[in-house]
Amino acid sequence: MKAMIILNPSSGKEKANDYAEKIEETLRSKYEEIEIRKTEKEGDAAAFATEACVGMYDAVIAMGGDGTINEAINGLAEQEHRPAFGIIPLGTINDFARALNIPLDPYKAISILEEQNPRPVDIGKVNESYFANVLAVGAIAEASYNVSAEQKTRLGPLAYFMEGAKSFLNGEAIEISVEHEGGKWEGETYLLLTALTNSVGGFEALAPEADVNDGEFHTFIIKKLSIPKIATLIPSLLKGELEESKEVEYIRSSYLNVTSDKAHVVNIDGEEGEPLPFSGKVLPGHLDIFVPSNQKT
Ligand SMILES: Nc1ncnc2c1ncn2[C@@H]1O[C@H](COP(=O)(O)OP(=O)(O)OP(=O)(O)O)[C@@H](O)[C@H]1O
Repeated sequence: MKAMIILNPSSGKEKANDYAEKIEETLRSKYEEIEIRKTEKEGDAAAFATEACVGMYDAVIAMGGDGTINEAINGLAEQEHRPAFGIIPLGTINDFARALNIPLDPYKAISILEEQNPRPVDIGKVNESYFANVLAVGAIAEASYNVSAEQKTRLGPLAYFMEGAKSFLNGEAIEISVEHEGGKWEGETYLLLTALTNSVGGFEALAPEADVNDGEFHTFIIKKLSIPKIATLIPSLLKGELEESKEVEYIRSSYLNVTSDKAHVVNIDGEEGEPLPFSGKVLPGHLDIFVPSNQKT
């Protein structure tokens, strides 16, 4: 059995080497061959993951923030042989780890790797790239680029929330058309958000119904509203009842085509992706991911 560990040392900071030693020690009982690959720049994590597929590895474990995890997923998704995939969260938000109930403490996440079983998890394909957690379009999505690393470290998910709130106040709605198997929605929105899991931007109650392998996108379109009405959405958001709000269009679908007159930015798993239009579809159970054995199914 062969395992590849993909480590982003800049996410682990001074503890990165400690984590690497600990994971090697933990995996030794299960895998005869263990290779640690450290990323140096953008694109490395994706390239290493593809190498692991071609080299018929049994497992790939990504250690880093959501950016590293997303890259690794993109490196795995197109390949015929896809090793089981593990996640050790070393970032600030770690949405995907949250959604899968993987402990946010890296040592705990490593130590339970031994008891974890791979479970099929849905992956989203948007145009030619893949995502594991969330797509966003609109003024709020664009605001997330303004969050500095220092703010993320200090405030965590709240940093995104505050930038998002600012963009509501200054932001302009965008006009979009959204097509899916259940129909078509056209109108003005501040934010379209498509989630594959129930944890987005650190808010675990955003899409309570979303399960990691339900084969569906969970899309929320926040309609253009007056400022006082926007304030009424906050309690619904915190209670996980956003989908019931009249100000929000909630769509469950296996595909989604979004178009607009303008080339608005699309945020894919927290990173800037190609602008609109996009065609997205769910690839059901596309990756086998190590999740804790107490995970609900
Ligand atoms: N050795 C390295 N030194 C500095 N940057 C790196 C290194 N290896 C990869 N990167 C860059 O790190 C970015 C990915 O970071 P990732 O999101 O995984 O971690 P993070 O920034 O610590 O997490 P978060 O975004 O949650 O705070 C990529 O843009 C990649 O180009």
